[in-house]
Amino acid sequence: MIEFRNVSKTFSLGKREVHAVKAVTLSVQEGEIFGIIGFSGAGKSTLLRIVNMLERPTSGKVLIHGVNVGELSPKELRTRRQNIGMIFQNFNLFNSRTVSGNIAYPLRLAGTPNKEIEERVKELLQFVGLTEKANDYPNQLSGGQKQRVGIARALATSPDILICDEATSALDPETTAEILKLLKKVNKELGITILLITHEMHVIQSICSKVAIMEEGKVIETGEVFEIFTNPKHSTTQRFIRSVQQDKPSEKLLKDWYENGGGLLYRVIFKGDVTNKPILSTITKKNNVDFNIVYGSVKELQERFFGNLIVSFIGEQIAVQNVLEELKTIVEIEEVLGNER
Ligand SMILES: Nc1ncnc2c1ncn2[C@@H]1O[C@H](COP(=O)(O)OP(=O)(O)OP(=O)(O)O)[C@@H](O)[C@H]1O
Repeated sequence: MIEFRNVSKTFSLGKREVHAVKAVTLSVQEGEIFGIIGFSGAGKSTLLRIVNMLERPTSGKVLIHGVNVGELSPKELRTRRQNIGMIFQNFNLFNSRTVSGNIAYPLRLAGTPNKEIEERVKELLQFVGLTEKANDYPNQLSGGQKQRVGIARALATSPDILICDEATSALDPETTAEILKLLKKVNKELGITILLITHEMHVIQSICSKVAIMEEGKVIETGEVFEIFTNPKHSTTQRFIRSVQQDKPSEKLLKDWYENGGGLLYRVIFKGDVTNKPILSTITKKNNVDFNIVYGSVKELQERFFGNLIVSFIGEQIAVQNVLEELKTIVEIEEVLGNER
C-alpha cells in the first residue's frame, strides 16, 4: 500500500550535507500497523514527512496504492493528503477553537456542508470518547484527551492511512496505553493502515505487526515484530529489545554464578506451539540429565507464546551434549556467557 523505493533525502546546510535518509526500501501492507523505531536523528521524521511530500525525496520514490506520490499534480496531492491523517507528539491543536472546532477544521477546509460536519464531528467525538468535552478548549484538556482530539481530527476526512509522529511520547505510561488502545481500535474497526514512528520499543511491542529499525538514515533491520523480538540480528535492535525485556541475568549475577562454580548456562528459546510441550523434561529425562531454570520468562507477543529460559544442565558431559543436540532440532539454543568469561 505504501512503498518506499530506494528513498534518500539529503539536506544542504551551507557547505555541509546531512544525509537524513539513505536508500530506504520498505513496504507497508494495507491494514497493517507498521512501526519505525530509531534513536534521535535516525531519519524517522524525515521519512514520515516524505509519505505525503511535506518533504520531497532527493532520490527514489514513494508509491501509495501503486501511484508515485512525487508525480501527483498539486490538486491530486491535496486530495491524497486528505486521505492521510496525521497526529503529532505535541498534538498541534488550535487553542482558540473548541474540541468540536478542531475536529471540524479539515472538513471545513474540504468544503463539507455544515450539516454533514455536525454529524461527522458527533460521530468522531463518540468514537474517541470525548462527547462530554465537545465545547471545551484544548487548554482545559489533559494530554491524553488532547491526543484523542488529534486522532478525531485526523480521522475527520475518512483517511485510509494514519501517520503517527511520536504520538505517545509526551504522555505518561497509563495514558500512553489508552491512546495505543484507541489506535488499535482505529486500525481494527475502521481498517485504517497505521504508520508510526517512535523511539520507544514498548509502543512497537504493544501495537505493531511489523517494524523497521532505523539508524543513521538507513533501515538496518525489518520484519514481523514477533520475528524481530525473538531473533534480533543487529546490535541496535538488541539494545531496543533489552529496553523492554531483559533477556539474561545481570553481569553481576552471571559473574557470581560462574565464580561459584555454576555450570555452563544456555539460553533456550521457545516460540509458538513449542511452549505447550514438555520438551525440556522429556529430553533431559531420556538422557538421564537434570536441568535447572536459572532465569527467564514465557510471554505473549503478537498473540503468540515466546519463552526465553536460561538453563543449566547437570549430568555426564556426553549426556548433556546429547540433550543439547536433540534440543537444537526443536528449539533455538545458545551458550550464555558473562562479559567476565
Ligand atoms: N529541514 C532540515 N534541514 C536540515 N537538516 C535536517 C532537516 N530535517 C532533519 N534534518 C537532519 O536530518 C537528520 C534526521 O533527522 P530526523 O528528524 O528525520 O530524525 P528522527 O529520527 O526523526 O529524530 P528525532 O526523533 O530527534 O526527530 C538529523 O541529522 C537532522 O538534524
